[in-house]
Amino acid sequence: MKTIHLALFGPGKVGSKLLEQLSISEEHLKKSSGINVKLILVADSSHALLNPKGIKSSWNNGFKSGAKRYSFNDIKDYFRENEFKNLVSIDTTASEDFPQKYIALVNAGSHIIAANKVANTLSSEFYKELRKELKRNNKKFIYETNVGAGLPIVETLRNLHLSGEKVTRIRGVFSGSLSYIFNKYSEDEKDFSEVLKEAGILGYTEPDARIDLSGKDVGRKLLILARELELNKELTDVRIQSLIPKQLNGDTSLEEFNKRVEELDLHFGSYKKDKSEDEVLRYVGELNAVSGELEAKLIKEPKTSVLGQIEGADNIFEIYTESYKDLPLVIRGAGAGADVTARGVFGDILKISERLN
Ligand SMILES: NC(=O)C1=CN([C@@H]2O[C@H](COP(=O)(O)OP(=O)(O)OC[C@H]3O[C@@H](n4cnc5c(N)ncnc54)[C@H](O)[C@@H]3O)[C@@H](O)[C@H]2O)C=CC1
Ligand SMILES: N[C@@H](CC=O)C(=O)O
Repeated sequence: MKTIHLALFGPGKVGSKLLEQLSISEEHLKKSSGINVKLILVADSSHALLNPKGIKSSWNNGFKSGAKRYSFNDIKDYFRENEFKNLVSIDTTASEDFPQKYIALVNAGSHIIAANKVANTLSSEFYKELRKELKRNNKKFIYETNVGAGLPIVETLRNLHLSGEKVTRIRGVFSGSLSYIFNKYSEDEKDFSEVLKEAGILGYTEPDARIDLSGKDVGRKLLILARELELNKELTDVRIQSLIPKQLNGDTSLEEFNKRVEELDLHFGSYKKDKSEDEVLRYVGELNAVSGELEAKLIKEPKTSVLGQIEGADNIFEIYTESYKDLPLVIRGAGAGADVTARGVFGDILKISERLN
């Protein structure tokens, strides 16, 4: 039996769903894969529950009664003192700061799995430094859910690229929340703000929905894919159309934005008026690997087109390569939501486990 020690940072929608899935599959994992997953840490931004012997599947009660305030140094000391074999830190936060700690985690003996996209979209210097430290420490970093949630996008693209297949272009709908929002908003008589709230409740938007509406989330995904293709790009290189009107942009706090969210109704009403009955709105990402251009923008699509037909919170990725020249390789399916994303992170745990003793 192989024991994997898991440290979970960010027990929110995705993180807590992952812990639920792991607990349900505990026996199945032991029997079918010979893997014993031991949860040794659950931490949110201020409190951490630690137990080197393993935290029970009813972690929530333990967290409420036993989690203590912590500093990042406490975590590093905990990892070092216990010398956990096969230690994997999972980042299901949406934090901009936590990813800056990955290198320290790696140096403290941990592999990393991230649903959080931030680490892969910081500067190229950080991107390279992290990979250098991973190599030096013989540690893995897996982040399949960074693009397309549970869909196999990152690995597919990496395999194509590493096998020498020239990827020329990727185009599609990369945002589950915007897909859901525009599917609903195009068809229903609901106000935009109401549909946006629904998307939040269903776990499709980022904790800060401005990340989705500003196009930053799609911009990040484009950059992550570009970097998989070894294109030397920064987030500032992505041409991004923001869907947030000027008066709600920039300096508004998240609290203020949420209070004034109805102001979006008029703004999005004009997008809706501007399209015909036979069209739907689609927020698309385009990566041209030949010219190096990366773009995220809102377009009108015929309902009958490939992009027009996607449903719910679906993503669709059309990957054009030398072999898939005229008819692209297409990957489509739910592109957001706690269930599918947690299942994708679960898959990453299995991938890492396969490579460990
Ligand atoms: N919801 C989705 O469909 C998908 C989400 N993701 C990514 O998964 C991540 C989590 O998303 P959700 O679960 O929806 O967010 P959430 O807001 O429900 O959960 C985030 C959790 O992280 C905790 N947290 C914040 N800063 C922290 C820190 N410094 N250290 C430890 N914990 C911290 C928060 O307290 C919260 O419990 C995000 O980065 C998101 O981009 C990726 C693919 C799909
Ligand atoms: N907020 C994101 C979640 C997945 O990355 C999206 O809408 O696609």
